[in-house]
Amino acid sequence: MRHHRPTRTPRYIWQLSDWPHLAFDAAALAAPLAQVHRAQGMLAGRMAELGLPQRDQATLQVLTQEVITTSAIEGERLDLDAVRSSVARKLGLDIGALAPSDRHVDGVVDVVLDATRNFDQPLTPERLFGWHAALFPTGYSGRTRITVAAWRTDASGPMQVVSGPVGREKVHFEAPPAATLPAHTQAFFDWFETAPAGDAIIKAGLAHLWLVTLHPFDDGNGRLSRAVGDMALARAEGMSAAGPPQGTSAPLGGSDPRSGGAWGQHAHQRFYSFSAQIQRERKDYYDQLEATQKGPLDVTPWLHWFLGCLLRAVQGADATLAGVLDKAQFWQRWAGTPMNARQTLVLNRVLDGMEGKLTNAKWAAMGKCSADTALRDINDLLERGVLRRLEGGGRSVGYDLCAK
Ligand SMILES: Nc1ncnc2c1ncn2[C@@H]1O[C@H](COP(=O)(O)OP(=O)(O)OP(=O)(O)O)[C@@H](O)[C@H]1O
Repeated sequence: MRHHRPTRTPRYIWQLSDWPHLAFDAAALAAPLAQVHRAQGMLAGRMAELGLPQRDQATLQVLTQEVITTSAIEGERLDLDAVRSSVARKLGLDIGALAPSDRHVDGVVDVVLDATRNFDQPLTPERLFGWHAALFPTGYSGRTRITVAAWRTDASGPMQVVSGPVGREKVHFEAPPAATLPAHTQAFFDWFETAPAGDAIIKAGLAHLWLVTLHPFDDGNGRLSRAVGDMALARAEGMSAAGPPQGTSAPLGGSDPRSGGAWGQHAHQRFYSFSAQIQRERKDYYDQLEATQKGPLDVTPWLHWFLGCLLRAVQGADATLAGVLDKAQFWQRWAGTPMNARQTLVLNRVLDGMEGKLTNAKWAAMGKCSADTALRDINDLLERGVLRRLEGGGRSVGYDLCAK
């Protein structure tokens, strides 16, 4: 999102005299809210049936997707391997060959992990500044030097969200003046930490909207608002998971030394990616924000959209879950088959999902080896029955994995 700083001021939600008293029609939201709670419960139930390693895999998959897509909204492409390695390293998971650490990627991973795993730590300006610094380790956004780890200044005019060619920009939104940010943000943090949660999912929707409306940073406002929304969602789930699972009497902080108890671990795991869903629906997301930020303090339509998007994220997690189950099944089947590190690595990449069919050239690219070596790897796996040759399929020979 580009920013531009001329001066006209139409009327925005934060200029209304009752700001920041956001209101909503709870009765109108009751049905979609119940639907989200039901979908979350079903997903949690399915995940509880998986073993711990598979749950870790699911978390890894989801967080990797989250990091990639939350950055992709900004149009910044992160390297999938680097992200997966960084997430795995921070979760303490062994995923075989780890790609080298990348400071930029690690920063984004830090933010997402801190927001969703340490959700019970208070949200403070310092914490948000830390996240901002992690997003912009060089102090630059593209080629523009920005204020990092501090609220923006209005040195070059008011903060506006604009699109379109230079000289003919369309202004979508103008944020509050920088001088008012200390007071505005203070009100936000007070509310976030102390207001009764009501329904915590609604609170997540309000938090996201409120922070992105303040637009308190030079850049990264979307990502940080989504992180704060995710943190509120994690709090919502943490609270609903505060008791032991039904039918067991396991105490909190039970037997698993890594997790502080399987249920404690469960509360910290994420099995769906809201940011990824927002990325898929981002045209709508921008339109909804724009209409809301130009509208009244009753933000029921925004919350309606937010709940719908969240529901689609939770439902979409089924696909991620299916992937994890396929992977587990595949490795169970071939547990006794010796493979070299490159074969394991490439097969995992294929299981994580790839575009199009597996070919010799793709194998060489993923395994970072020559075409001859790739062919040797593949022929070996064909002989053992791990791979099979696809019928027909044009110029290059394609292969498929055999799970049975
Ligand atoms: N038309 C619009 N009206 C109001 N707000 C918008 C509009 N389009 C985008 N936004 C908000 O502004 C954010 C972009 O602000 P900024 O560039 O500071 O954040 P970012 O994290 O760098 O961007 P991105 O969300 O693109 O990754 C978007 O994420 C969205 O929340």
